This record gives sequence, structure tokens and C-alpha cells, in this order.
Amino acid sequence: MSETTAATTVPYASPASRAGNPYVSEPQDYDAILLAGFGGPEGQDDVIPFLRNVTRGRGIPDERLEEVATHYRHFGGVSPINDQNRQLRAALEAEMRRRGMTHPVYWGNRNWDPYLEDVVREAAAAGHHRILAVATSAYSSYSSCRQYREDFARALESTGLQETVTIDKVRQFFDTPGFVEPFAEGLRTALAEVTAEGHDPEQIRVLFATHSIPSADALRSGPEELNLGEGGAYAAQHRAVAERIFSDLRADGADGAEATWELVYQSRSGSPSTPWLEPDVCDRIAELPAENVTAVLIVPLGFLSDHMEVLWDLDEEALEAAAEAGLRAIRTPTPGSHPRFVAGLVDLIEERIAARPPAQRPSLTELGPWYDVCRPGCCENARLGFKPAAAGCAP
Ligand SMILES: CC1=C(CCC(=O)O)c2cc3nc(cc4[nH]c(cc5[nH]c(cc1n2)c(C)c5CCC(=O)O)c(CCC(=O)O)c4C)C(CCC(=O)O)=C3C
Ligand SMILES: [Fe+2]
Repeated sequence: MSETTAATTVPYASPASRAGNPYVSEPQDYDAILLAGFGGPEGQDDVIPFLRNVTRGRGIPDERLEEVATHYRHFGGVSPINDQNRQLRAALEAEMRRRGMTHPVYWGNRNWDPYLEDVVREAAAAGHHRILAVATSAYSSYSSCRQYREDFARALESTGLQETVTIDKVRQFFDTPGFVEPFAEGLRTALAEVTAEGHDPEQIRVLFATHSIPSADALRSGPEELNLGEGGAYAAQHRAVAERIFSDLRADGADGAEATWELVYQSRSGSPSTPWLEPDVCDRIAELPAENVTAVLIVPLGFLSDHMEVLWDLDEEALEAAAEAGLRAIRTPTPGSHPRFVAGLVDLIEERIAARPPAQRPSLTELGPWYDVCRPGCCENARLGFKPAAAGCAP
């Protein structure tokens, strides 16, 4: 299995592109779309096998798995994530049909049924060989980009389809309007609500929450040559989006828009001796009363839908921390199947099929538009090192 499933069709960097930003310069004849999800258990008996799938070879302590299993057990062993992705798949298909696009839209998961490899086999059996994937993950890092690409490569290899099927992937979409606007809308509503209740901007703290990852992975997120400092592309992308949301709210004179915001992390796992991105959302909430804060708004900026990381780690744990701290608290919505988000994903599919140049691609921060095609070392896992990945290109 080679690193370069797309190397024959994807030139490395066109002179017309932003320096070092490989994008596809020829229109692409994709014949199927693949919505690639994380996967989640759908009953009590699925919980442990699912957790083993997720943590295979990752050195997550047993106590942590036991602990996470109780979150799923609390909801009957069912994560809502699969239903959310079923809805998203149907919404994508409907929007594509509305635009006259006839590609079949498959859905497959990294960690639970329907598994990527079964779906790839099904697509190939139906005669589809040029697949364009949309992963349910907006930012750059091992967990949020490369691991999806490695699992595509593994699916192609285990099905023996690596010579006949290619899987490419649309760019990371953290700063596209379809992804950002549903968050901005939810925050605007929540700011207006706490303002109407009498909280002044200096008493309101907005916490943009995302998944913590090992600091070493964060440092290696994005292309090697970008060098975005501590936290890497992963943290820089989140900060850039949060900043843009706030500058737009302030420019509009929105209620409460003079509040302060911070980027915080959640759902840390791994060994306590390994550094992960901080501060933790609950730790920060506990400190806020001493900073004269009376209302906290939690924006789940790292997530696409209200899956377990949101329902448990934010709606149970973070909201409880806020109650203990005596704070008014609101957790704002995720994009889910918001029509604007769905339309934005179809825009991404269209721009890739048409090979639009970067200047014609929507992007709300100076970091974007992000790369279509990842370079070999992009988002590599700091500890596990090289594994073959699809949707990449040769040096
Ligand atoms: C960056 C990131 C995203 C966002 C990008 C994306 O969405 O892809 C994400 C999403 C998700 N993470 C999820 C669930 C889990 N993540 C775990 C473990 C880990 N996540 C990590 C990172 C991320 N995770 C990391 C570095 C680990 C440590 C192990 C490893 O290095 O791989 C574990 C193991 C137990 C634990 O340690 O918590 C579970 C059960 C679910 C499904 C929720 C549901 O079922 O509704 C979703 C959407
Ligand atoms: Fe995770």
C-alpha cells in the first residue's frame, strides 16, 4: 500500500496556488461521495467492543475505558452519533439532488458498523471507483484528519481494492461559512439571552470548547512547513475561527459581543503523564467566579453534532461545574444538519469536482482555504509515526 493513492491525478503544487498549497487543478470525475463518520455504539452490548475499536493500540488506561463506558451506559449504551450521521447523509443527498448532482452518497464509520471497509466494498461492487470523502471533522490533527485517511487506506488494503478504487477527501472546513455560521448564530442568541437577563459583557465569558489531543500531536498537526507554534494548526484553526466569530458579532454591535472569549479543551484521555492541550473546560469554569464572571457560554466549536462528547462532557460535566460555581450557563448548538452546514458541505464537494482555484473558495480566516491534498508527513501521530494514508500526495 503506498502513500500516494491520488498521486497520479493530483499535481503537487500549482504555481497559481498559495505557496505550498496543493489543490486539484483538473476537474475530477468522482463517481461516489462517502460521508466518513466516527461511529458509536447502538446498544449496551456494543459499548465495550466499540471502545476497544477506538483505542486499539493507543495505550488508553483501562480505568479510563471503564469511566467512558459509564457515559454510554447512562444513555442505554446508545450514542446518538450514528443517527445524526444518517440524517446528515440524507440531507447531503437531498441537497445534491436539488442541485442536479446524481452521485450516490454512502456513509461509513471508522469505529463502528457500517464500517468503512464494508461500504467501500459495496461502492466498488456497484461500479464506483473514484470516491470523494467528506469526514465529519473540521480541523487538522492526527485524530481529526490523518486518522480518517489512514482508515481509508486500511479499508482499501483489507478489501484488496487499493489498485482499483481511490478515496480523496475534501479539505478541512473549519473556516467555511457553512460550518461557522451555525455556531455564530447560536452564540448570538445566547449572548442576547444572558444580556437580557442583566449580565454585563464583562460578566460574561465565552468558552470555545474542543477535544483535547496530545500536545505532541497538536505540534505536528497540519503540514510540517507551516510551523504555527505550540498547539500547531489544530489550536491555530480554532482560535482563528473564534476570533472571526467575535469580530463579526462586534462589527454588528450584537448584544454581549464585548464579552471575553477563550479556547478550552475537554474529554482528555491517555496517560496523565502525557501532556495534552489545556486548560480543561471544567477547570476554567471553576475559576470564573473569582474573575467576576456571572454567566458562561460554552460553544462546542470542535464538534459537528450533539454526540457523546457534547451530551456528556459538556451537558453533564461542564454544566454541572457551572452550577457548582453558581454561574448561569448555556451550551450553544452544534451544526448538526443545519441547512447552511449541509449546503456548505455540498459547496465543498462542488469546488473539488470543479477544481476551483483557492481564490474562488470560501474561507473566513487567513489560514484558509485549507489544502485539498495532504503531504506525506501532514498530521502524523507523534508516537505511532508513519502509517500509510489515502487522500495524500507524493513529496
Ligand atoms: C480530535 C478528536 C475528535 C474530534 C474530531 C472528530 O470528530 O473526529 C474526537 C471525536 C470523537 N471522539 C469520540 C469518542 C472517543 N474518543 C476517544 C479517544 C480519543 N479521542 C481523541 C480525539 C478526538 N476525538 C483522542 C486523541 C483520543 C485518545 C485515543 C486516541 O488517540 O485515539 C475515545 C476512547 C475513550 C476515551 O479515552 O475517551 C472515545 C470513546 C467520538 C464519538 C462520540 C460518540 O460516540 O457519540 C467522537 C465524535
Ligand atoms: Fe475522541
